[in-house]
Amino acid sequence: MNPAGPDVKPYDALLVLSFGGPEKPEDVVPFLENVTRGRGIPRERLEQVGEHYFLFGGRSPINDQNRALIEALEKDLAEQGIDLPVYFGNRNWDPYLADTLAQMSADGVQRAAVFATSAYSSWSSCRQYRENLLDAVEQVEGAPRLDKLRQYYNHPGFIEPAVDACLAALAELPDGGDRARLVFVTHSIPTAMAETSGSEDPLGQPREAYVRQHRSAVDEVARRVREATGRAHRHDLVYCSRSGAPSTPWLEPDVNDHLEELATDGVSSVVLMPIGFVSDHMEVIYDLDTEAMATAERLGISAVRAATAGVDPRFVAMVRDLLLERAAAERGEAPERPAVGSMPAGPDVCGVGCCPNPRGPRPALCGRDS
Ligand SMILES: CC1=C(CCC(=O)O)c2cc3nc(cc4[nH]c(cc5[nH]c(cc1n2)c(C)c5CCC(=O)O)c(CCC(=O)O)c4C)C(CCC(=O)O)=C3C
Ligand SMILES: [Fe+2]
Repeated sequence: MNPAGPDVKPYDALLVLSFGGPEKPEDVVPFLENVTRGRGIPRERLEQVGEHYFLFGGRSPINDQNRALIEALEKDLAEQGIDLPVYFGNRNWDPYLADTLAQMSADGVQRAAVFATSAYSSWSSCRQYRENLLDAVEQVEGAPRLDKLRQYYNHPGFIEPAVDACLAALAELPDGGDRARLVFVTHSIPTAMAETSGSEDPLGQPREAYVRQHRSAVDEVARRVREATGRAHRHDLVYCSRSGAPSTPWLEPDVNDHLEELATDGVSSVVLMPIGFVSDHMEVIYDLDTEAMATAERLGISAVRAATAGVDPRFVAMVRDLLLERAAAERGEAPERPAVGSMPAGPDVCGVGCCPNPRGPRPALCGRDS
């Protein structure tokens, strides 16, 4: 342990904020009720998604993956001489955010940085977490002050592991990936939510941030992959896990439909890269590894799914770097803000009206309007 580690003032803790998932069959239905309360998701869709969880014994891998990330972070921080406790709180399952904030308050934590396991802007992937933070803070007496760390879809610590994951997946394909298509996949969201993602604030990011941020990330990863292989791999951005009512438009094309299209065009080898996700949770192990892989097999396409960031040391170091960057900014310094691709580093504080809730205005923490 290095006793003279970097300065983390004003923070005395780090909070890892995630989605949460069921851990046993009895959890599945209550978990789905938590996720979809008031969302108008058709019953049929819920039953289907419940089956995805039951297929894996009623246990989502997401909580274990977050615990592994936290363990890796604790080790990384200690190695850097940073003495900072790391807490874990979820939106939809135990450990619930409010319980974690109560524990932090009991431990005397005054001000914490918040790392959310979602790299992009949109109501689902950013502002909803900020609403959850406000709700939880309001429930907990003496809750710490919380600063959500900036979006990291264009941070080198997120992009570099994605490039290596694509290269490793290419190498696993029968032809060594010589003519493979790179198919980047992210979570679909309603097109109305995609259009209003980001901020109108001239100091923040412009609208349609969800798709533009993804384009920036996938173009950068694909560019680096081509540079490394010296081959002209084409690439696409497609979507998975569509939910909601069939009459509501969501981002398309769906990964399965896209594979059909590719097969028609004579493509016979693809890498499926889950660029929208940071670990191998249910969307990855069911929607990609189970469903999309079956589609590829039926179509005679050789497909390999590329790894998510998980506990890649560069991703873990990125969390530490984001924390140190924000700590310096809060102390009034002007830290470097690493960003790669076509978009600049995002703001520390979300802009006014950023990523509005589709069901009407709701206050949230960590924005210029809160
Ligand atoms: C953008 C986005 C991310 C990525 C950003 C982030 O990571 O936050 C994400 C992640 C996740 N989504 C997850 C699970 C679910 N999402 C659902 C429903 C929905 N997701 C949406 C969007 C997103 N979701 C939306 C617009 C809905 C419709 C309902 C609503 O408007 O809110 C439903 C309901 C059933 C259904 O699919 O219809 C479930 C069960 C899990 C846990 C996985 C596990 O257990 O391993 C994770 C990490
Ligand atoms: Fe979701």
